[in-house]
Amino acid sequence: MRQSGAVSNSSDSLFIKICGLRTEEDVDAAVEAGADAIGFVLTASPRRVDAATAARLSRRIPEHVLTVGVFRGESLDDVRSLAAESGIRAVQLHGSEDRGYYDALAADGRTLIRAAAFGDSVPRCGEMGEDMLLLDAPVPGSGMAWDWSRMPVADPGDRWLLAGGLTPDNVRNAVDTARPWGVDVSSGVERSRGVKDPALITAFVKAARGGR
Ligand SMILES: O=C(O)c1ccccc1N[C@@H]1O[C@H](COP(=O)(O)O)[C@@H](O)[C@H]1O
Repeated sequence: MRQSGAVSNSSDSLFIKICGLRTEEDVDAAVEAGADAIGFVLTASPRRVDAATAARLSRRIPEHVLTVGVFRGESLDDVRSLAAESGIRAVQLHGSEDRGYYDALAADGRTLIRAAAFGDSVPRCGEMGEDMLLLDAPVPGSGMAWDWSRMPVADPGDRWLLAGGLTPDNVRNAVDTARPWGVDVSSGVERSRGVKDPALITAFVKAARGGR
């Protein structure tokens, strides 16, 4: 993994990303709960923030927590300028970007997260030069779950994140079933669409780590 995006969790600890944060209160709750990564949606979404907001919120986030910008279908130039303006260290790509696109962002020193919908053919982490593979439902950010019980037969590589429809109530079972390297949540820690609930963020991190 590139040094600029070094990830902090120890090998026996689940990597936890909380995504779609828009306020100071939510960012503070995620940091205090022990999240490993915080995502800012910089693409069309009810959770979208502009780059200046992501930059302001990022200043509250300690170095050991990875800041991630979420993109879907933007041009390489747009991702580069939004990433530079917001100061995020990692990019999460939900589009159909080619290898050259990934290589260019890697050359900028960004940690790369490739998002893909779980389906009949499961990609393998690293195929596009990415540092992490995120396996999600067909509609990202929808809060829809998929059949995690199919994961043990797939081979996504070591650094894969489970996403899609996770909540404080189901995350532990999902982790026990699918055995991911990490998890990512957005809808499941919201009180209404696009509005996070700090208590749910805290509960999610605690439940994901087995109540510890
Ligand atoms: O959250 C969004 O609106 C979004 C928009 C575009 C691309 C990705 C988005 N979110 C990602 O969706 C997954 C899981 O979300 P959920 O927990 O099911 O709501 C997560 O990776 C978000 O980063």
